[in-house]
Amino acid sequence: MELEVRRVRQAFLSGRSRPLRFRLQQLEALRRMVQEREKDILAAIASDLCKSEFNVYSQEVITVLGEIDFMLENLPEWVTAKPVKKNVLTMLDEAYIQPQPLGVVLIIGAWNYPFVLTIQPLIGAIAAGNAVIIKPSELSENTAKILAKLLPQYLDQDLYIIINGGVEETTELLKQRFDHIFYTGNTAVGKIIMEAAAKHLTPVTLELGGKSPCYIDKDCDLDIVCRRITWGKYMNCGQTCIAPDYILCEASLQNQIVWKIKETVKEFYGENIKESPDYERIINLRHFKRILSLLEGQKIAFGGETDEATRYIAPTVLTDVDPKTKVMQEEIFGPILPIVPVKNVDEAINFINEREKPLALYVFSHNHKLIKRMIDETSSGGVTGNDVIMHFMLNSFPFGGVGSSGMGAYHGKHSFDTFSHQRPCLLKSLKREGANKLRYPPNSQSKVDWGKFFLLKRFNKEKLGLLLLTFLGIVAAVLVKKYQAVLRRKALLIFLVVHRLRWSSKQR
Ligand SMILES: NC(=O)c1ccc[n+]([C@@H]2O[C@H](COP(=O)([O-])OP(=O)(O)OC[C@H]3O[C@@H](n4cnc5c(N)ncnc54)[C@H](O)[C@@H]3O)[C@@H](O)[C@H]2O)c1
Ligand SMILES: CCCCCCCCCCCCC/C=C/C=O
Repeated sequence: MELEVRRVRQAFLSGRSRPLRFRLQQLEALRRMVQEREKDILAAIASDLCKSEFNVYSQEVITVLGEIDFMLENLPEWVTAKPVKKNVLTMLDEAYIQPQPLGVVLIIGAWNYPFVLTIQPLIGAIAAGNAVIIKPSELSENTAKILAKLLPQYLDQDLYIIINGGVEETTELLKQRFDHIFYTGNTAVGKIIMEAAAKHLTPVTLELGGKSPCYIDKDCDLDIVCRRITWGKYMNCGQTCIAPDYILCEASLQNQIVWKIKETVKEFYGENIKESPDYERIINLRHFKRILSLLEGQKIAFGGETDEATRYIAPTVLTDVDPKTKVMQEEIFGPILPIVPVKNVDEAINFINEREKPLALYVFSHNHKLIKRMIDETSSGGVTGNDVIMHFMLNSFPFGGVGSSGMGAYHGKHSFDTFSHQRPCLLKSLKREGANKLRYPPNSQSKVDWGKFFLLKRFNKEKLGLLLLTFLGIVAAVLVKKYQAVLRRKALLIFLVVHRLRWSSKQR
């Protein structure tokens, strides 16, 4: 491990990854990899998650291709140094911010969308000019294998390497020094990552999870609401970090919601859900058993059928769920949707605020003011009003959590910033030394006052008078100098006129 990280660092220190042209070439090569090897990639992901290739393409590949295109289009502008506003002390200098790569970045991917959640951060890290070590999740092993095979065929083999393995390998990897660690996965492991990073003072981005609430107001179109929630909840068999975890609504809405979600499930997956190419399976037996344990003691409104051999769990809705039960204590990450009745929006807001900050929050209503209020009075990584999931798809948004749902963000320019150091650069001249006297010792009240005047634009009244007088004096001197001849002629004229008048009065 140590040798591999050292090899990548050597490659970074060669400076190869920095030029804009090189970054663009590597991103283009990555795009070529996705396009030319699309079949292999789709097949690998599909087999890991029992997913149709259509769904793999629309849920993962489209996002990756879109992100590469976006980077290629905007990178030339982002890498350019940006001039900044200057103050009196730097008025004559050059001052700009130059984004620079951080160095060697470690990306630890998750299994639930094993392609996009590994490759999208990689795109940002390459765009920002870093060297990268990629550690895909061992749970999505076919995707991990295909990435290990394809990436070296398309990308620079010393700058971007892939290390496969499980907890043991990740633990070993985390002992090494990196310049940034980007981790996607659960909150418990997130803490392990942060602890390991702290040993080297390595900054981290943690893309974690949590229980994302979904509030349904009675003033809404329940048919549409339930269709959108059903899509976002049961996509990937509920194994989506920003899936609506549970519903909050008034008790009177519960039965209608259950009925409408049930109808939509039929519409999406047919009468025999097991046969549907659009309905996935749980990733492994451990997660299967964990999800089943969440059903204990609950009122199942519909669903609940399971098959251990194929790790099938039917789309399930639970009603009148007690917030103290297990299903409301941990992130579900499976196709179970609890409904917790609340009296009104105030109670819903309190409910959300009493818990850890979620990765996403969803609110459905015709009432725009209510949506705004929900946004103003709660906190979450991201919010979508009147839909679910879709804020993930807009790459002008930063995607990330807050509090226990994560720290830092990525996508588009936010990825570029995450993997860059914004370096302030000030270039002065060795001339004009006189102007620096103010800051050199010995210091004095007068220097402090000048400092206050120039930098804080603050001065005492006495000094202001003096300053004004000095200023007027300077202006007068300049004017006198400029109009000396005219003034002299005018003065002579006035003298002659006055003299003449005095003489004439004496004559009289
Ligand atoms: N915020 C996001 O973008 C996002 C995306 C996907 C998943 N998630 C969250 O991830 C969770 C599900 O994923 P998961 O945690 O099962 O993924 P996982 O088990 O695949 O873990 C993620 C990574 O952590 C590594 N890992 C696991 N245990 C480790 C340990 N003890 N020490 C060091 N490394 C270790 C794995 O090797 C893997 O690469 C959910 O909570 C979900 O919400 C978040
Ligand atoms: C053909 C229709 C295109 C619409 C695609 C919408 C797909 C949504 C993809 C969701 C991806 C979620 C990423 C996961 C994050 C955390 O797990």
